[in-house]
Amino acid sequence: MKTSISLEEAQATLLTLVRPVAQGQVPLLAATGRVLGRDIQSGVNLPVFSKSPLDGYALQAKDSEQAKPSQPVTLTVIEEVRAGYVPRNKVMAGTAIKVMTGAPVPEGADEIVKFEDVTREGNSIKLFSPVTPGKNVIRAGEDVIQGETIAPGGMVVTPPLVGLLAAIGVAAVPVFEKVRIAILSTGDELLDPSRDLLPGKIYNSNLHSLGAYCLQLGTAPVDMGIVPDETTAIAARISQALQASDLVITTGGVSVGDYDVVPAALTQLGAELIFWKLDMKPGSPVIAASYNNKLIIGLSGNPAAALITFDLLVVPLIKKMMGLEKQFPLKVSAILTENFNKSSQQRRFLRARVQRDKAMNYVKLTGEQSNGVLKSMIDCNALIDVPAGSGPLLAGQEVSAVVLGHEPGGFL
Ligand SMILES: Nc1nc2c(c(=O)[nH]1)N[C@H]1C(S)=C(S)[C@@H](COP(=O)(O)OP(=O)(O)OC[C@H]3O[C@@H](n4cnc5c(N)ncnc54)[C@H](O)[C@@H]3O)O[C@H]1N2
Ligand code: MOO
Repeated sequence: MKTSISLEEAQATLLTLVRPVAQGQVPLLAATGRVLGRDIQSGVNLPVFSKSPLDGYALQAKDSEQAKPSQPVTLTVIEEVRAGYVPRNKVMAGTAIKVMTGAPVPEGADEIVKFEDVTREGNSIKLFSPVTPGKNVIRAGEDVIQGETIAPGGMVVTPPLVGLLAAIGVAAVPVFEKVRIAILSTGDELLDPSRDLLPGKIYNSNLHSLGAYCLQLGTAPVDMGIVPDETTAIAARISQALQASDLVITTGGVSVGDYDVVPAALTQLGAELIFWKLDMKPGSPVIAASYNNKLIIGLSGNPAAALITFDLLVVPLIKKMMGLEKQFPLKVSAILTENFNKSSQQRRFLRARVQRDKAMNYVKLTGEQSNGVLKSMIDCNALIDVPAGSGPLLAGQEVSAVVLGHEPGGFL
């Protein structure tokens, strides 16, 4: 088993070990936010038939060639067609059919003149100027041509795509299944927030922050609860978690303490250990293992470290499993707006907020960076990537930052 590897090596190693999950079909609304399983080709032209864009009269444009205000042309109105019905007659020279917006353009007609541009007397209309053929006609296939790919596999289903799928008559959408992510928290000190706090105990935040992140990604978190720091108990719970999920995440118990028994539990289970520890701060204590082609990733118990390694290491894996084409977060250059006074022997990720102003990115720290602090994650939409061996950072200096996905709108 390798130890203290780079984030990039860890990502590359684990990405080769995961595949997109199976596909199924879901109703249109349920497809929102899911990932398309395959390219969608339209079985129809859209619109299916040429139709009128306005309330008016369908006619033959050549009938209007001689029309002048002083010498209007008169046409006989032979029928009226509403949206949702089909014309019974053809438009021939000297005739017109009254049509409502959305009605099919009658055969023989090549233009629609709106009500306001004619005068109606009994069964006839008067035209006062020539009209251009095809100008006021929505052509069949103007939006989508039959056979056209309207969306590629791997695309996230958005509200407009739901609309377009409905418009071409797709009621069941092929999407990747929801990735099931089991989350279990290890630690004798942990209590669920619904319980009364007891001496020496703390509330379990990791299960909830990571579960919330899984929900936001469009995956299905599976709550595997809290397990005490006992090798056999953890091995048994991981075994249950493997049955219930596609990916298992544990938190806590992966460092070098006497009760950091997650690596021992994985060994007892018979899982293959892939690596232990990342060469970065925070979140260096991470263990990755595989069992029957499923990954188990043990993150640090430290709540900020757990979230940061989830973001940097686990989210790209989940995205691949979801069927998404793009797995890695955006990296940007930004101008630091304040000093950071510590040197960084090891590569370090700082919790920060990037903002864009007049085509420039600016980044500020979101507060205290120490191991025990979670609050500075709240406003954090990016992590400044500080290379190993850096001295203090100065306001005005350009830094590199990884943009995170906690906020749906992103930072732009
Ligand atoms: N001798 C050394 N000690 C430590 C090292 C080291 O290199 N040498 N690394 C430190 C670093 S860095 C971290 S991070 C932690 C990681 O330890 P573990 O991953 O084993 O995590 P725990 O010890 O179980 O917990 C760390 C911290 O977080 C609290 N915690 C745990 N789980 C939760 C939870 N679900 N919700 C909220 N808070 C949680 C726990 O009580 C601890 O305070 O190791 C350092 N030690
Ligand atoms: O990995 Mo620890 O988070 O550096 O505190």
